[in-house]
Amino acid sequence: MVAEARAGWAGPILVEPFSAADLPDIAEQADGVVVGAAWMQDFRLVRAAAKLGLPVIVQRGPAATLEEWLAIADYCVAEGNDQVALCECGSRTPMPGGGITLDLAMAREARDRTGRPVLVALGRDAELAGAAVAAGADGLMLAPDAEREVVAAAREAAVVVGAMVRREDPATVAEARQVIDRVDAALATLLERRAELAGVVQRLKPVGGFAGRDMERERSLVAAMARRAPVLGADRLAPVMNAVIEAGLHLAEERRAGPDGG
Ligand SMILES: C=C(O[C@@H]1C=C(C(=O)O)C=C[C@H]1O)C(=O)O
Repeated sequence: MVAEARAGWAGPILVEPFSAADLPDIAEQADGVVVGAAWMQDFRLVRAAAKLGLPVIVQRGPAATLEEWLAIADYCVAEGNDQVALCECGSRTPMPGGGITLDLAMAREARDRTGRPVLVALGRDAELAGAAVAAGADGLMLAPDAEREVVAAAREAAVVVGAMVRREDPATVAEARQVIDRVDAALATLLERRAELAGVVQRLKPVGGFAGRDMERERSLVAAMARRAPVLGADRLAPVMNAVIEAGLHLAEERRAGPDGG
C-alpha cells in the first residue's frame, strides 16, 4: 500500500494505524504517523505511535476541545517525540450536504499556544483553503481522492491569500525569492482582474480608451494607494500605476478593435 502511494506522490507519506499491529510496518515505510481523529482517546495507541520516532500528526477528534487535542500532543512529547504537528479535521456540527465545519479559530489558537505546525484538512472542499491560510494554517490536507482541479484551486488560494495576509521573514536570497514569487503570483492575479475591470469602464464610459483618459481619477487612485503603501509613496507609485493603466487601456482598445483590427 505504502509503496503504491509513494509511486504516485512526491510528498511525505503519512499513515494512520488501525491498531498497534500496524505500527512496525508504519515505522519501516512511512514518513509520519497520524493519530486519527477517531481514536485520539486510545492513549496506549497514541503512546506507541509516538514512540516510533516518526513525526506525529495529531488530528482533532470531531468533538474534542482545544485542551483535549493539545493533551494528546503532550502525550506524544512525553514519549520523547518532539516532532508533533496538529491537524484540524472539522467538528461534528451537522452541515446540510454532509460538509465539514472546520474550526479555524481553534486551529489558530492551537498554533499560537503550542508554536507547533497546524494543518487543516479540507476534505474535497478547496473553497476554505484561503480562509485556513489566513487563519494561520501551516499546511493544507485534501482527501486522497480530491480531484486535480480541487487540489490546484486549494494550492492557488493558499499562495495568493498567503501572500496577501501573511508576513514572512526570509533569511536567505533563495528564501526571499520564493516569497517574492508568491507575492508576484498575487500581484499577477490582481493585475489581471484590474485589467478586466478597467475594460468594463472603457465599454461603459461615453468615451472609452485613451481618448477618454481621466487624469484626475488616476491621480486620486494613486494617492489612495499611497496611503496603503507609504514606504513607496505617491511619487514612486505614480509611474508604476501609469504603466498598469496604460496596459489596461491598450488591452481595451485591442479588444474593441477585434482580432483583425476592426
Ligand atoms: C478605468 C477608467 O479609465 C481610465 C483607466 C483608469 C484605470 O485603469 O484605473 C483610470 C482612469 C482612466 O484614465 C476610469 O475612468 O475609471
